[in-house]
Amino acid sequence: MSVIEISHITKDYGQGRGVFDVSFSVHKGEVLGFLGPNGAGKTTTIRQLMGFIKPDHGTLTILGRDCFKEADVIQRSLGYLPGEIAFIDSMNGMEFIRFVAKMKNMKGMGRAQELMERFELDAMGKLKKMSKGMKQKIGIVCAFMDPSAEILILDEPTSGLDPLMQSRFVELVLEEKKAGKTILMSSHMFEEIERTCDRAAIIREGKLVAVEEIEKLKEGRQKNIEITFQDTGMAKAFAAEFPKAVYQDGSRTVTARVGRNLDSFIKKAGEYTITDLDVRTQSLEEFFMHFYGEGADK
Ligand SMILES: Nc1ncnc2c1ncn2[C@@H]1O[C@H](COP(=O)(O)OP(=O)(O)OP(=O)(O)O)[C@@H](O)[C@H]1O
Repeated sequence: MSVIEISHITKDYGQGRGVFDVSFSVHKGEVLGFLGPNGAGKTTTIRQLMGFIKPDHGTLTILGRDCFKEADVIQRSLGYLPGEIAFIDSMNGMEFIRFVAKMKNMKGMGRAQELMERFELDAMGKLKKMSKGMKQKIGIVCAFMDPSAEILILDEPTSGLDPLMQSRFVELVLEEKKAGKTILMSSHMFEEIERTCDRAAIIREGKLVAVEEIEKLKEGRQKNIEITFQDTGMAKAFAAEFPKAVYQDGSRTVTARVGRNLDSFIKKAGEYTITDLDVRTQSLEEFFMHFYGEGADK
């Protein structure tokens, strides 16, 4: 069952900026990673889901409710972490968290205290004086503090967090996933996407280029293989049979990026005497660059 449904939305800001005919959905209980380079349209899509802006065309619904027409209910009922948080600078962190809890009609502060401890946040200081990371932690507390929120929409949740806090965040998302929550999360952090998400939606220049299961994406990754042969003659002869293999005259080493042809590559190499072998699987990040870069929509 899909909880979040985005259907053919266009928001055209002119000069090719905005989002164009974007459709995808997030199923109940899944974590969907929303990826794309800067300016690709992630925030523009998320802001339409929150009902802050209206699409020129198309519809967005959450649990069947129209995101723009029923923005009040939607904003109150789900956990949301904006990409850039509009803080009320005169408040201290704690006052802001209380203010958000009130806006969400929460009785009490829910999980706020526990989350502050988890992220080692001292929220008593003035927001104006807080670092980017501290403000981000406040955003996380606000997004996750309501235990009744079944849906979480997070716009670059770990930006500004140090590696320890990023990994605490990943743990939190995994717990929430276990508890059955539905999560849409935009991110630049491939590792956190790989560790938490079931599927990824990839957007580029305002257009969706892929929605794919993370496991499938992982399978599609290539390997960088470096083979050292017993002598240069072998290296040269082997490289001649694989046009994509890189071989420098006089060297005993051949390097190649290998995907589906792994089996034939290894079998052919096995015909020669190998003295060393190094295999590195492309990271998900390198793999995504193929979607991000030129020719991604081919
Ligand atoms: N209110 C607006 N008026 C005009 N252009 C806008 C407006 N909001 C966003 N844009 C443009 O739309 C494009 C998409 O921006 P968006 O913020 O959605 O990207 P993003 O994928 O979230 O990027 P980032 O990773 O940098 O946060 C950008 O070119 C941006 O300049």
